[in-house]
Amino acid sequence: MKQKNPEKAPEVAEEDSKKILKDPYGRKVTGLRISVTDRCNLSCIYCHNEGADCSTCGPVGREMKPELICGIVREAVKFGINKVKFSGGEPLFRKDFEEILACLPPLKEVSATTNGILLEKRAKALKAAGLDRVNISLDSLVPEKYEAITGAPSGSLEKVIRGIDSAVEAGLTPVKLNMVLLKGVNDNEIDSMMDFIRQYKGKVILQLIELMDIDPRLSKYIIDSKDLERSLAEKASEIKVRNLHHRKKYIIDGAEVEFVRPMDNSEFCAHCSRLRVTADGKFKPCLLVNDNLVDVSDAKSPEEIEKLLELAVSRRKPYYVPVRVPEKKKKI
Ligand SMILES: Nc1nc2c(ncn2[C@@H]2O[C@H](COP(=O)(O)OP(=O)(O)OP(=O)(O)O)[C@@H](O)[C@H]2O)c(=O)[nH]1
Ligand code: SF4
Ligand code: SF4
Repeated sequence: MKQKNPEKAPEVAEEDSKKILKDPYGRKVTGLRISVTDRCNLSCIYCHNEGADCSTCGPVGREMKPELICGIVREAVKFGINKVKFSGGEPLFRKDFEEILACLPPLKEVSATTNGILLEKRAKALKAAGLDRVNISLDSLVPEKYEAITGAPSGSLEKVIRGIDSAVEAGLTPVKLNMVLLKGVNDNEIDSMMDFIRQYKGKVILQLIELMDIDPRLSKYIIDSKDLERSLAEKASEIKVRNLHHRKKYIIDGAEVEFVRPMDNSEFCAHCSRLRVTADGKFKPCLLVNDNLVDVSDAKSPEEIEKLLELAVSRRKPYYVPVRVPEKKKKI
């Protein structure tokens, strides 16, 4: 296997880069979020398939080849984009995922989001090929609950935990554990999850994710996010705010807990800095919008990729915007 050039991209001063990509709303694009496959070995009840219209999901033949993925990233880097997140479906379904990693140009950060089932045996090779860190889905520490949420066969939770251990050992850190909160199902496990990550002494972060309210059948599982934020804030010794989505991070007795709260959150959208690429090769300006995609799968040259990239950025628009209270009409 080809080894990725371990050199990290230098911090590019904005003025030095050719041109910084900004959408019509002034939001800079600094990262790509690339889905490498729609296929997955699980069937989580909350799965939104990265916002894809899944009448087109699935067929392997529609997946981008490593050359196209790396060609897109090479063009993006010219615009100062320096972070790439790989997602799926399940990215480790791609046997050539290491090949994809190895052909990337130097970047500030390369990460992937995985369900962790296939991670144990591949963690070292992924690191060697250039992956910096991983996010691993872990919605429950109770096997029956984990299986009910994800549709995984019994024995899977142990596999995921071995995957987490291997990722930490391989240095794919900080490892983030993604826990989608489901009222009445796993929302009583936040404390035990914090205890779980504390044993990794700062190498593992807990990421609590608000359920996306995109399917009425899931409405009953939506937690009160404001309540949770209040309780995290009360327990925290420190609260930080990330640039990306202005997400809050709470430090609670040595455990780092990040809260992803996208629903109806205009601040989240106002600080959205990643452009998505679908598994079949389309730039996707927003997770929740499917009628403004830009097809890059047949691009014949770097120049064409560059133009399509700019077109996709020009179509970006925040999904949630602040609600404007109409001014009262003055009585004359
Ligand atoms: N609405 C919305 N939700 C997002 C977006 N990015 C991430 N999310 C949510 O956050 C969840 C976790 O995302 P991950 O793939 O683990 O990555 P991340 O947390 O965004 O990225 P890092 O923190 O940099 O690792 C996703 O499943 C989504 O529910 C976004 O741009 N828009
Ligand atoms: S692991 Fe991810 S892609 Fe697979 S079903 Fe669950 S949420 Fe969807
Ligand atoms: S605009 Fe909002 S909903 Fe759309 S991808 Fe960005 S953060 Fe997500």
